[in-house]
Amino acid sequence: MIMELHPALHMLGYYLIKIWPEVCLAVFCIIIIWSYSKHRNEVLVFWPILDCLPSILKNRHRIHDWTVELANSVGNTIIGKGPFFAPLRLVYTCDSLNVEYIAKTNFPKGAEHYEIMDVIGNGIFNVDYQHWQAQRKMANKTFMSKEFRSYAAKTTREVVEDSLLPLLSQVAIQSSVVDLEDIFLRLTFDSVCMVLFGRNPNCLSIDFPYNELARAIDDMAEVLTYRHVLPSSWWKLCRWFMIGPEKKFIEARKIIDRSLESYILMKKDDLHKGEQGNDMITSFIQHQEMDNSDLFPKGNAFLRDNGLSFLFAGKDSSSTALAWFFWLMTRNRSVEANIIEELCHVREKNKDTDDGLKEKIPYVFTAEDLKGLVYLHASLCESLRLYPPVPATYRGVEKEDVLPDGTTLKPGMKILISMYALGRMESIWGKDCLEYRPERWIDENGKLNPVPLTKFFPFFAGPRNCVGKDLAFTQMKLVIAAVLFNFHVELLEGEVIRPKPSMVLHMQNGLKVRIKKRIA
Ligand code: HEM
Repeated sequence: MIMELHPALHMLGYYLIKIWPEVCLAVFCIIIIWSYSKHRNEVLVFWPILDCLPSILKNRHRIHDWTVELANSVGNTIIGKGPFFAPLRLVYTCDSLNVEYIAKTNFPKGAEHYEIMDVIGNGIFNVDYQHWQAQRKMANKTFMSKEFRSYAAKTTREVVEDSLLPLLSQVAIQSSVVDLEDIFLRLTFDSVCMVLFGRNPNCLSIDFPYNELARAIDDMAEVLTYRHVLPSSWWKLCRWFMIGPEKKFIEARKIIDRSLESYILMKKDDLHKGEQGNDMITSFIQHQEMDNSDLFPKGNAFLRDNGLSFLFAGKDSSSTALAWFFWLMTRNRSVEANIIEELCHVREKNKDTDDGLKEKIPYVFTAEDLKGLVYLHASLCESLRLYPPVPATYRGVEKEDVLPDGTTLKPGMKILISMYALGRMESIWGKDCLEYRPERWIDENGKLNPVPLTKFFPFFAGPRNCVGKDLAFTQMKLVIAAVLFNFHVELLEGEVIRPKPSMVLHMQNGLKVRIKKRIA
């Protein structure tokens, strides 16, 4: 027997068939709104189809703090797949044992890193395996040499004495507001150019001159940040059409190539005239001449790629660290007083042996003066723990492996390591993990405590840690000692200081301060 449908039901069925796309869309929207309201306060949500992309987008303006929240609330190791149109295959970890294992095993940076950072070419920052090994050996040799170390310390001290202190004295007289982060960025650019090429571009002077190479490297870093977060097909398409950030990148690249070529030619000219320098490019040129393997190709391209690698790695890192350090000083005056007390002892000790130069005001310390200062070192390490200038790094996976916490790594995956989160985990640093407390670095005998060093990753770890670490400490201590001893830094009232979501932990709006001369 055939059942007759009620005419109203019949009509409803008819309409539903007719408008089924709209019905599906409405149901989809209801599910999305319902899921959103259910998960709105969750730190990470894996959506159907879109996976973790909406959570990343929602937190993009505070990405570094989000990495800490993720670790604290979701877990130390998280795997994300990304949406179907932009697959990620990402393993995010801030488990210190995993990070140690990854560093020790020396996972490669991988093909994707090379592609994103193509502007650096075959420089140390980009290459893996035997090319990296050979370049790292060369870099280690240079950075360990006594001549290079004393040259680097001397040139940095000169920049501090001849450029930084006169500029700050002038600013103090005018009692004008300055962006201290910008001043430090200029200082490290001058100092790194001296160390690398033996030339001072004099970016740090009272008229705050424009420098096209410094600007081009900033533009390049901005575009590289975009490339790291956008699906590769997107930025490649932009590059193909030469639009958006990629257009800026092409311009920046031209300036970088031109400027580095001219530095290299000047250096070769110096060598031709018999003027031997202690800078890095001189030592690279000598290496090229002595080594005939294809690991050190002849020609300027190799020098350019390495020059840019070191400029890129050394230009903003120490300056950013200095900016965060001085901000912390404005909030922790007792720490500042302890450092000044340490410096006063050195000053007193030096009085007996001071030559005329050291009697000068403002007073400038030498790298040698600052070597054994425990509290200064502890305060700087503590600042780097909370504000690591390189907040994250990543490695590629080329063969299957298992991390110490049991996570399986598959070829093609990317491992993201957050140094920012590693410095702020309660499980690693204890309940006071968010407090700025240099004392945690000092043992009961007043010596540096070696324990925190084992969980300290701002310079990464293992064979591929920062090759410029000692140089960076020397630079930063020279600047800190000179500024703290001679000047009082006051944060401009109402300034909100927060990190910028970028590859280097810059401050979102710089560090606006007033400077006063310190009365002895
Ligand atoms: C506070 C200052 C600095 C910090 C926190 C820092 C941090 C780091 C980190 C985390 C890495 C590993 C990056 C990665 O593998 O993705 C690195 C690598 C590197 N850094 Fe530094 N850096 C600093 C200063 C410098 C300076 C002043 C130089 C040299 C002028 C320098 C040269 C390099 C180079 C060449 C590498 C690549 C090493 C390699 O791949 O073997 N860094 N740095």
